[in-house]
Amino acid sequence: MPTDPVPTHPTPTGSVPTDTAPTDPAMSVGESGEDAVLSVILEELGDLRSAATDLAALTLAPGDDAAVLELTDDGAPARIVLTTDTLSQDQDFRPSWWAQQDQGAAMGRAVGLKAAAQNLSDLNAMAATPVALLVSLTLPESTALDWVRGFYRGLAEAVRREGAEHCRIAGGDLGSGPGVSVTLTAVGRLPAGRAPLVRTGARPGDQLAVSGPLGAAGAGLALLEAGHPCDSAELARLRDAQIAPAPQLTTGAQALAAGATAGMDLSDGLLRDAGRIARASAVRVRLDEDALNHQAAALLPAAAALGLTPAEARAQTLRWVAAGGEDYELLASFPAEAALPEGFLKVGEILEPGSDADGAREVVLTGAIDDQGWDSLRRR
Ligand SMILES: Nc1ncnc2c1ncn2[C@@H]1O[C@H](COP(=O)(O)OP(=O)(O)OP(=O)(O)O)[C@@H](O)[C@H]1O
Ligand SMILES: Cc1ncc(C[n+]2csc(CCOP(=O)(O)O)c2C)c(N)n1
Ligand SMILES: [Mg+2]
Repeated sequence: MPTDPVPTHPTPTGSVPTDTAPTDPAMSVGESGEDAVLSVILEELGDLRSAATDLAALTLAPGDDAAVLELTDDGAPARIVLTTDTLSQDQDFRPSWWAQQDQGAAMGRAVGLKAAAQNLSDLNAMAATPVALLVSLTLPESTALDWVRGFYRGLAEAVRREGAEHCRIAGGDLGSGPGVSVTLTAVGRLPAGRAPLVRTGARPGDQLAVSGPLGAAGAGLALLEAGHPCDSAELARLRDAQIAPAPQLTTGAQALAAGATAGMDLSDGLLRDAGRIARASAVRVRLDEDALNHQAAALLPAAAALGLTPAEARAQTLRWVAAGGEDYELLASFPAEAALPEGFLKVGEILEPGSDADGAREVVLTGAIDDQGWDSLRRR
């Protein structure tokens, strides 16, 4: 008999984007963007993403940071949490960000840390505990063995961090290709009795908060792309947030314990990802511009290093905070009266759908910002 007293989470379709798939068959993925491509995929999957079999049931289907798979058993059913993420050369990192002599072990370590961060962060966003990683490596034949050594040292470093100590490397696959591409699959587990943290539960009146300051990875990306040497501790911190992120991996469980109603990790930028919580929860989000500007001020040294004028710097630092992406902080909603977990920063509130002059906009931010966040597929 199942011993889990907590209902295992929303209906399988609960967090699937509501956009309808584009109907023009000639449209490319670059023209339609990530959300539309995902709609096509989910429509095509039909009940393959939800229907239970005798052996297993997806109690949380594609649409959230990870899926929850319940394995049917004579005893208590076990729930595992599954997610996968790819890093590709020139899309997610560039060899030229490292000096020639660092393109072996040092670059390998950073890519390992980032690949682990992406995936472990998605498990954290479900409040799941990482237990295993599978590692698929596509490598150009010229890749130095030292790169591979460095990569596995990066992975090892990541799984020794607080929150990931139970994670083992379960295997993988090797292949050859024109550029480095790394795909990790991460498996987590949910403790008996713990419901996952999902995107669907935000309610009007909730506070919206992040687990730490945003924008460092975006600022780091701008410094790297400008070829800046990052020759101060502050600039090196921003660069490292981009090339070798080290997300906190206990914030999902902390958020749940504090009463979080919804949560996800921030990979594509606050504006875009807040829109995903809004859509999944059928609410809207108001972001607090003062709170975001306060976070943006911490990034002014990067703007100065890039030679921006004070006005440009104000706009650019806000763009890094609101739309930079790759921060891997947790974005979560909490009841208005809840005390936020230590280190969390309030960034806004949840609104009724369509309840004010801003009409149907999912994410409301006073003061325009000309960047909506990251889309991996849309042509730039
Ligand atoms: N090729 C695919 N086939 C089926 N489902 C997919 C596919 N790509 C993404 N999904 C599902 O769509 C949802 C959103 O995917 P996405 O990669 O944007 O995850 P995310 O958590 O929003 O982003 P990140 O992994 O960067 O944190 C996830 O539930 C994912 O499993
Ligand atoms: C060379 C280079 N160009 C751009 C970026 C920025 N970038 C890449 S993926 C991503 C969002 C998360 O992606 P996903 O949803 O796939 O996890 C962002 C902001 C980078 N890191 N390197
Ligand atoms: Mg995610």
